Amino acid sequence: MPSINLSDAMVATSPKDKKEKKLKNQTLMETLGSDALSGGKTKKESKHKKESKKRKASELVDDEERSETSSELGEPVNSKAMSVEVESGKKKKKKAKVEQEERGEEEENGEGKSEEHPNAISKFRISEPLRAKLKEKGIESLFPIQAMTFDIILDGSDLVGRARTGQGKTLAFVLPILESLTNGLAKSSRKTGYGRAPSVLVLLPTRELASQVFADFEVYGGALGLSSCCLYGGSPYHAQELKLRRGVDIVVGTPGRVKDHIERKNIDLSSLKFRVLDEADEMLRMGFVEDVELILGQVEDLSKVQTLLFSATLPGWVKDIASRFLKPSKKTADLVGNERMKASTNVRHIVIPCSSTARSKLIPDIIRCYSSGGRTIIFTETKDSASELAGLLPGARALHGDIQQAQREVTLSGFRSGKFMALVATNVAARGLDINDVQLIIQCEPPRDVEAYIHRSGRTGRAGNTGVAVMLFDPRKSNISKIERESGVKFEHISAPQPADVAKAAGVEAAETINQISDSVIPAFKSAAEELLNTSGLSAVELLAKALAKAAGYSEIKSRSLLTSMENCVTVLLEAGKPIYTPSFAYGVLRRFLPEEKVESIKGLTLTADGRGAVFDVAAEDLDLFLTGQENAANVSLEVVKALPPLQERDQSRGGRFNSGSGGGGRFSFGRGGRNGGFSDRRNDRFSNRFSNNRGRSNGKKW
Ligand SMILES: Nc1ncnc2c1ncn2[C@@H]1O[C@H](COP(=O)(O)OP(=O)(O)OP(=O)(O)O)[C@@H](O)[C@H]1O
Repeated sequence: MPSINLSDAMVATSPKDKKEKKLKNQTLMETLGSDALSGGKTKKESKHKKESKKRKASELVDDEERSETSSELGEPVNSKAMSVEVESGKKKKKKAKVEQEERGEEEENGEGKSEEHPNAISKFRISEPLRAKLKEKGIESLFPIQAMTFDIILDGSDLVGRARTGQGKTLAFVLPILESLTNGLAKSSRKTGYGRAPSVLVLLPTRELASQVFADFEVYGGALGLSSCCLYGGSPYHAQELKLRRGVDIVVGTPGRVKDHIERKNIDLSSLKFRVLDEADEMLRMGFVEDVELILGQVEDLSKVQTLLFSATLPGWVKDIASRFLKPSKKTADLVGNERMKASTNVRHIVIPCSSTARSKLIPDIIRCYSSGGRTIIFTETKDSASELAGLLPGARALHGDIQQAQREVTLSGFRSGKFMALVATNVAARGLDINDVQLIIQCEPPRDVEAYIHRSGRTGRAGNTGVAVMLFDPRKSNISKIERESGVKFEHISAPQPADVAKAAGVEAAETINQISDSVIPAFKSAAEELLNTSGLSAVELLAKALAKAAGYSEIKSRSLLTSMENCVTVLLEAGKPIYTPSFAYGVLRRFLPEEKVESIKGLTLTADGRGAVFDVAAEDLDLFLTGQENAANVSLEVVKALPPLQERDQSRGGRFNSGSGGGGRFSFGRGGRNGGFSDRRNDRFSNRFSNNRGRSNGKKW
């Protein structure tokens, strides 16, 4: 394979370098100019689009009255008025509306016209130290989910909150909780002083997420004089015990470790004022239901505690369980609701056909084409494949549940700080992680459930930024239409970037580099250049092209299959003048004009969706043999495809007369060529024990 200098794309650089890299990537996109790259929205375009789009007002009503609509970051919801409505019923609703109209009239009259954002921080009951801290962090107004829920939480209600990934759900609970503790309802009754029991407990499914949310409480709670601690497994008990003994206001942790502290009598949760279940569905899915119940059951007087539940995905079964934890009077703020699109709308969702064996060579090219010089997270299904892939990608590191906690922390902080630009992770990084400048998500294969797709792809396109999510899939084995249907995403189907196209772009970069080299080097190299020109038999341009190839790290350029993304393979379409219903029929046709060993050597035979043909991969060196061979077979046509035709999906092979084929195996069999690598069977099977006793902490958890 061409040894592309990936380090350029993956190694951290200064902001100036980063800008240059973005420009280079722009050049790359332009140079490639294929359908693979043409559909990308620029940040500006997408932001503009978002801004100009009129969004529906978001739903925020009592559960019984719920009507689900949507809202996004670009269209701030003046939820202050909305939450007042919820709180005080229809009278206040009218009053708020009148007030709003009055404000509108004033603006139309041009009197008192204010540029202030409808959700400006100043419009909420946020105290001065917190305002100052938010300002310091660049936050001037609340995002819709925050604006919608602020008053509800501050005024004492339980709440279920749902908004798409990256829309600020964390501050949606952090801010009102902090205000309630210091200036609101919880102020007078919360414990204070040395050795105090915590007032707030936040539970999250992963250690990384716990420490991220803890960091927010440290920053914003710290500004109000509140102290926090973070409890998660894999780190020593002692420091955590010490903090708890001294007394803290806020505890953030994972269920397993919090439960351990309860059992060790290190923590008293009886007087909690707030309980938060963040990424609630994942926590309950992981088999933590019983732990969560035990932990939440510590509160003595349920009427005095507020329970908040947040996630970007809330399957029906979670809502059922959640109603056990929340008061019947709970409110729901759902920014996704019945909207078709459940995944981030700021993300370009792409699928590329790729066999498991081709991944490690394809991924560097995808990074080159789509990462815009930013960070990339690559998701695998298993811990082993995360480690293996990280070893194959220059400059990448692995993150998964088998890695020691201290190393996990080092890795994540290295990725956050830009020491390396590609992280290969299991689902341990799928939820909640908020890492600056993640431009690209690559999923090595479709995840089992739609929630995983939504959360993984949501690691990019956060806080109003745009991003790209690429999912690789093997057309013979994966069914992506289920994810497409359930997530509401309309995938862009594109072919893998062709090495020749990527090389062209690399050539442009190399030419730029050469331009920057000082003329002072010419005398030293001139005689060798002249000698080469005189003896090589090539023109000056051809020689320079070779020099550029060398500078870009290329010694040869291979072809790449459109069907499996395998290098040195070419995808061809077979037609036989009549429908091809089974792979075995296609093999029979090939046998008419090719020797048996060549028929055996084809890879990935898949029937086309129209039932008229079959596509498969041929080794580049055998292509001529195949193309000339067809001339000896009547009605048979074989041609190299420029774009992959629609293919039959895996599910279609279930049942019916097409289910199996003698000789060629099932419709999506690997053919006689044998298994082409194949995806790991050891995928996470944690759903099966969704409600089991398995806490999934160390054993049974695949990530
Ligand atoms: N009001 C705001 N103004 C500007 N940036 C904000 C605001 N609120 C949150 N952010 C930023 O938006 C990013 C995403 O926030 P957060 O991680 O809370 O999203 P989320 O909805 O919880 O996402 P996920 O579902 O993936 O967990 C963070 O970097 C956060 O600092």
